[in-house]
Amino acid sequence: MKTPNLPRQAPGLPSPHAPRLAILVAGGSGTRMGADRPKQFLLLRGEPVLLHTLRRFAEPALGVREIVLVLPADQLDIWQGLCAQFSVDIPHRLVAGGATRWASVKAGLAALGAHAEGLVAVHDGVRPLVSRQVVERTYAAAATHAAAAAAVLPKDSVRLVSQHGSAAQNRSRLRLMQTPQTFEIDLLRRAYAMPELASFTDDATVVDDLCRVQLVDGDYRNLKITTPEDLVVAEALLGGLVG
Ligand SMILES: Nc1ccn([C@@H]2O[C@H](COP(=O)(O)OP(=O)(O)OP(=O)(O)O)[C@@H](O)[C@H]2O)c(=O)n1
Ligand SMILES: C[C@](O)(CO)[C@H](O)COP(=O)(O)O
Repeated sequence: MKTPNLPRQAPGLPSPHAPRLAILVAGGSGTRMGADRPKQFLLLRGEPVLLHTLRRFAEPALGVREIVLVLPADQLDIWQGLCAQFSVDIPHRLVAGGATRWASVKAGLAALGAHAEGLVAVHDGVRPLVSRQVVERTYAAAATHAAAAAAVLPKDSVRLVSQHGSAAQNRSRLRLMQTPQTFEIDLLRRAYAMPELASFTDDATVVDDLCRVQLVDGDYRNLKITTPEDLVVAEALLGGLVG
């Protein structure tokens, strides 16, 4: 729903007052974690990883109007059981994901409906430590640029490997992509209407051909829980996390 009588920043760009929507993708199986269940359901400081993520997006200060949670098709009832166990009363819509992250985002987008308007943040359900400031930054930048994504500078040296050996890269020109990646919803719909490519590792790569993606400062604490040591780090960070 468009907010009436508010100036738009530029023709074709969403208003900074556009409704905020979110798709939390948690449709993966967690192969690299190697746990007895998908890593989004593992406990972090006594609560499921995904619940930490959901809470962040439900913070009133962010003003997110609708949250879609994408889960593996065979795990919807597991999540509903966790919601009952942890007395989760945060409104959200549940959707079955697909075989790839791309398919899960596409399913989340479809669940928002063809007429939804505004800015949609796509965030990995397994990045529970994202700060409110990083989320806010991507919504604000998407309101101005239509497409925005959180990113950080590499801290290590980087080399490109080939059959001839390896070559040092100028890391000051590289960025490590995080989520949220936030878009004007029609732009994201058009991007996800195109066929899936193997090169689509995140939403920015899906949108790249249609629009320049504005990078905003991410946060090194916004780690993606991928392998067992990430859980240990996340536990420690969560202990001291503020904001
Ligand atoms: N079919 C998929 C695959 C991934 N994801 C989500 O995309 C995010 C990033 O994916 P990744 O860390 O690779 O998660 P998994 O696919 O679960 O892990 P792995 O690759 O180790 O199996 C996660 O929140 C994951 O749940 C998804 O929604 N649907
Ligand atoms: C979307 C993402 O988190 C950005 O860094 C990342 O590309 C996901 O990669 P994965 O291999 O699906 O974990």
